[in-house]
Amino acid sequence: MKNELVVVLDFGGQYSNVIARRVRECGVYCEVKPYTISLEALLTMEPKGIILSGGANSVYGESAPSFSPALFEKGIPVLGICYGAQLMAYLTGGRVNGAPKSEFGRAELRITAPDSPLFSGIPELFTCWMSHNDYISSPPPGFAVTAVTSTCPSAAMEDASRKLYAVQFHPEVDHTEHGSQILDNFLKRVCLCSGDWKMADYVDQTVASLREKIGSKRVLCALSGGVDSTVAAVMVHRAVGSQLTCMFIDHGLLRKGEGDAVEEVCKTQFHMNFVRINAQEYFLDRLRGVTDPEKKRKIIGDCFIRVFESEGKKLGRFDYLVQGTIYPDIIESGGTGAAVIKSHHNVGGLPDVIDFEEIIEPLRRLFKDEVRRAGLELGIPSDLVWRQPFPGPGLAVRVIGEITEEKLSLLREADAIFREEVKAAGLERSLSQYFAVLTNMKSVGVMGDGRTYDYTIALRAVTTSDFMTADFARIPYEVLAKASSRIANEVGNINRVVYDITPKPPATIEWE
Ligand SMILES: Nc1ncnc2c1ncn2[C@@H]1O[C@H](COP(=O)(O)OP(=O)(O)OP(=O)(O)O)[C@@H](O)[C@H]1O
Ligand SMILES: O=c1[nH]c(=O)c2[nH+]cn([C@@H]3O[C@H](COP(=O)(O)O)[C@@H](O)[C@H]3O)c2[nH]1
Ligand SMILES: NC(=O)CC[C@H](N)C(=O)O
Ligand SMILES: [Mg+2]
Repeated sequence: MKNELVVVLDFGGQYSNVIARRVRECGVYCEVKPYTISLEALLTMEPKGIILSGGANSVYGESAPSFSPALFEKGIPVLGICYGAQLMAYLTGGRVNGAPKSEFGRAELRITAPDSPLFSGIPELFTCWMSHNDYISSPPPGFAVTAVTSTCPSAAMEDASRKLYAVQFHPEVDHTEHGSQILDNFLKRVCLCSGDWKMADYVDQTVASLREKIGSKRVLCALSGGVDSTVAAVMVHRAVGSQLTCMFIDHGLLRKGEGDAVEEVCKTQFHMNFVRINAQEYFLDRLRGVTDPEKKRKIIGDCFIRVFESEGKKLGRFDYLVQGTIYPDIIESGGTGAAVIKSHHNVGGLPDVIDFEEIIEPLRRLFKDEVRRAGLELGIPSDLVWRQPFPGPGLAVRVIGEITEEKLSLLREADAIFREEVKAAGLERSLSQYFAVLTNMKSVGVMGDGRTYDYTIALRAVTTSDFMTADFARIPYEVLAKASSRIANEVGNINRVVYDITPKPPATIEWE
């Protein structure tokens, strides 16, 4: 049976996939399509509703992304968000121009039409999140304004007879109160969706399409033992069984004991072809003397691929390479047209020429928490699914500056102590990610009545659901005190331990 479908038309916004994910959270299957899709192709998908995303352009600008105005005459419910709202207004005869005052961040929204289905069950006044320079200065014929802010006279508008709805604010972001409810109202009260989709369907559909795509060819999966690649591997394994070989690379940048632990888990918990490659020398040689974080990331991305290619060849021909890439990896690497924050080794760090027919990434549209739910659906044990993430470039992005064996070994010990103390305090599940960083800074200390001049370790622990934004964790002082004292006493060459109290943004989770 075909699931109800809602399509997000992407006009280049930062949040297009966040919208899709919120829709899926409401139990309605959702896909993102570029605005360049034709109206005919869109209609053949038989969507129950269409959401127009935000975007950086101005609708009246030259070569601004647009869509066929016939969309609004089909009787299919449409919700425009930000740029999407402005585009709807512009294409249906309203007026859009630069606003006298831009709105960025929180704004107080007042609903002026409490009987609008979009605002059903929502208080009249609430905080929404805005990000716009333009506004709808005059709504199109047939539209009524349904909400305002102090500077935005049409913060929401609708033409119920044509099932057209528009909001200037972003209901999809966490900072908009009742945002999920507004989207749910659109889906259930306007599109009349019943909410017939669940993660199990995604897993089944993805497995079926992987089976069709791969056919009788052979696939190599880049398996780190982390959550994403484990879920991707188990999915592909369910699709094509022994045509899959998983390859785990020990690049010398793993945490203490990690190489053997991953090998042990993969061999005992899963019945997949598994190989471990020891490539420590190759990675560390190529990283010698390199200090720039982006250079390190690119080198690591290249090393990974070269090892997959050369080691893959030794096992016969592999047509496809599977990676556990997830959506935030793509966003941060600049792959959606947004700014490059850091080149994730598996996306922005990939070399141009690759000796595989294609890279398959079954999770590339999902966020971390969705991947975890998919993992549970696939029957992966929950302690594996809930492990903290570990970046592919590993300790290379946690040793600031040049990487040396000595620095790696200091960091490994300090990190192991911090993890032990977090575990002993029973905090593992309440922290999303926690680790130590070896800063490139030395400072003066006093130990045993003598002067020291040694490294500073930074401890980092964050809470987040999607790893796109994060807050520093309020770890009890006693836990920090214990970790600090053990690190200074047990590791050697470390005389100072600091705790990183920066959220993301402005920082990122990793230091490089
Ligand atoms: N040591 C490794 N050996 C083989 N492949 C790796 C290794 N490290 C990373 N990869 C590949 O790079 C991808 C991205 O790494 P990333 O750390 O984001 O995901 P993960 O390790 O699967 O999950 P997690 O985010 O939980 O650590 C992985 O899904 C995997 O395909
Ligand atoms: O596989 C990966 N390859 C990378 O190059 C990479 N860089 C960051 N990360 C992980 O992504 C999440 C967000 O990290 P940042 O806030 O540091 O950008 C955090 O969970 C990071 O650990 C990576 N994972
Ligand atoms: N976030 C957006 O969609 C912005 C839309 C438009 N460029 C504006 O500034 O108003
Ligand atoms: Mg990882």
